[in-house]
Amino acid sequence: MKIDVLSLFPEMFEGFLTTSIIKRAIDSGHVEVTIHDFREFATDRHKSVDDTPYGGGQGMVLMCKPLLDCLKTVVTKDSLVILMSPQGMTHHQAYAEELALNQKHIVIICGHYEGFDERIRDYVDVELSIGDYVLTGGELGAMVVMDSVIRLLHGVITQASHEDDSFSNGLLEYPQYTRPYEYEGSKVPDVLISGHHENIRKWRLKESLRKTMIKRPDLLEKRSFTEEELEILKEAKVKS
Ligand SMILES: NC(=O)c1ccc(NCc2cccc(O)c2)nc1
Repeated sequence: MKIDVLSLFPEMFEGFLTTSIIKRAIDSGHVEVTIHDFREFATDRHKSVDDTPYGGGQGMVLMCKPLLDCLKTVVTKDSLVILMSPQGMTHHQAYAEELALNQKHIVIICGHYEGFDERIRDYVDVELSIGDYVLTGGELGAMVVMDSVIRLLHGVITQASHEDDSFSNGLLEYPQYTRPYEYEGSKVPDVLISGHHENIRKWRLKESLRKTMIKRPDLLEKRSFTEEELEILKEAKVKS
């Protein structure tokens, strides 16, 4: 997969691209990431990329030309152009999976200031938001989207570890434990050291359902259930 990012602050991506799993994915060739500073496409002496809004009002608006001149150097017919914006569709796991599976080339536009000249949206395929809050720019959102997609690329991390991710099966993740067995009086649940894999699987499923019921009941509304899960939910309702 190839990802091109358009940003006025390429330096914001250095830590992200040179650390841990993302660094490994780039070094192993699973993904190629290029950050483009679209200020380089500003043609005037002051390298302007923004200007005051027509119709007056506070703040500055990103101009079309420098950004779109930069975009045109990276976009091909197979590109998916994503614009990071608070007005966009809220990013979610299923969309990360869709992008990781289907997209060969993603272009992410990061804006700053109070937004973009509306005509930029004519060159955008998807407007995407990482949540209902306004940030100083789209860069953090771009890193969130890239992280969620790159980790899913085949071979970046073991397939098994995806299955138990929160949200990957539509449920929150079951509780995890590692050594020591006892920490300040708190012990690891017996089932996890029983070596009984079927009991462990059942316990984990039950805990995922329980945690999801408590913390994110909304996730259960839009999810279909296996017979076994329905059994567990019925049992839980009886007890509650
Ligand atoms: N929730 C998000 O994904 C998100 C994305 C960008 C952003 N800031 C740049 C920007 C871009 C466009 C309009 C605008 O008003 C602000 N802030 C939050």
